[in-house]
Amino acid sequence: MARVRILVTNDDGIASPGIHAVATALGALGEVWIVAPDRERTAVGHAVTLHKPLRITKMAPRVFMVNGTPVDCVNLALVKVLPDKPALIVSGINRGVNLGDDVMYSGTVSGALEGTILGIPSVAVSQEGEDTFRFEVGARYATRVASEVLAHGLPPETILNVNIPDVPLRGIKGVKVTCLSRRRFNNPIVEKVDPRGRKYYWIAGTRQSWSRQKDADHEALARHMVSVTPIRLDTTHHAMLDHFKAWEGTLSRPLVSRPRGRRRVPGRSRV
Ligand SMILES: Nc1nc2c(ncn2[C@@H]2O[C@H](COP(=O)(O)O)[C@@H](O)[C@H]2O)c(=O)[nH]1
Repeated sequence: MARVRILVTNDDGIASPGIHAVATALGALGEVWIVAPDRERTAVGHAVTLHKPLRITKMAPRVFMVNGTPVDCVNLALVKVLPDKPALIVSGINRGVNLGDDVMYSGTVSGALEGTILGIPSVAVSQEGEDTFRFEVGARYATRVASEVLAHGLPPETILNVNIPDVPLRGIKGVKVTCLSRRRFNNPIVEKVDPRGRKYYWIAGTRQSWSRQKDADHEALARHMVSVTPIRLDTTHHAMLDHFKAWEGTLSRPLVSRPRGRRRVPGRSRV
């Protein structure tokens, strides 16, 4: 039986040990193809490259790098690199977590979101850590999640956002299905002065999290559990549709008043 084909990408770049750790582990499930950015693309979000040429460089059998973003990589992989559609896309393993509102900035998560936009079941994987990262732990759980996705599929337009706590394998207390928390950064802007006396700024900051509701993702990690959050593409706030429909009348009022007495002549354009 033909082995399933799995595409792996990331946003830390082709040289990141996290992508190779997960690609090696996923080899137990199928034929793994790597198509990754040629450099660090952290916080690139869902950027797509529209105004410069993209180039694909083959590094090894089934290993390619692209001078683009994770979203570029997924698109080029599906159209120009893989011989046919993969059964699964895994984006990661990221150096650092992507919890809560992190997902809005994350190139890792966007690699998976692009996969689901293109109709491929997709998973984002991020590893908690600071200077060192237990990618061997993340790769084990990523493979377990991937195996379940290959067995059961995913609902349309839905990815799984997986975050692994920074503890040894024996310290993991289980896996919890979670919700996105709120995430903000204390002191997000660092101000400096350059040698010519001009101010410059760095966006930096330290993370702060709090829960929107129970089952928050960051709380699972704090309890040394792997967090698995289903995220969907449709970010419409459906519960508020009726609330805002009440605005339609006001918003629909004519912006120009028709002079009284003048009838519109059918077929003649208004000036
Ligand atoms: N330290 C800060 N991190 C930030 C800030 N704004 C966003 N971010 C985080 O970057 C990662 C990017 O994820 P990746 O998957 O692309 O590596 C994400 O977790 C964001 O929250 C900030 O101001 N300071």
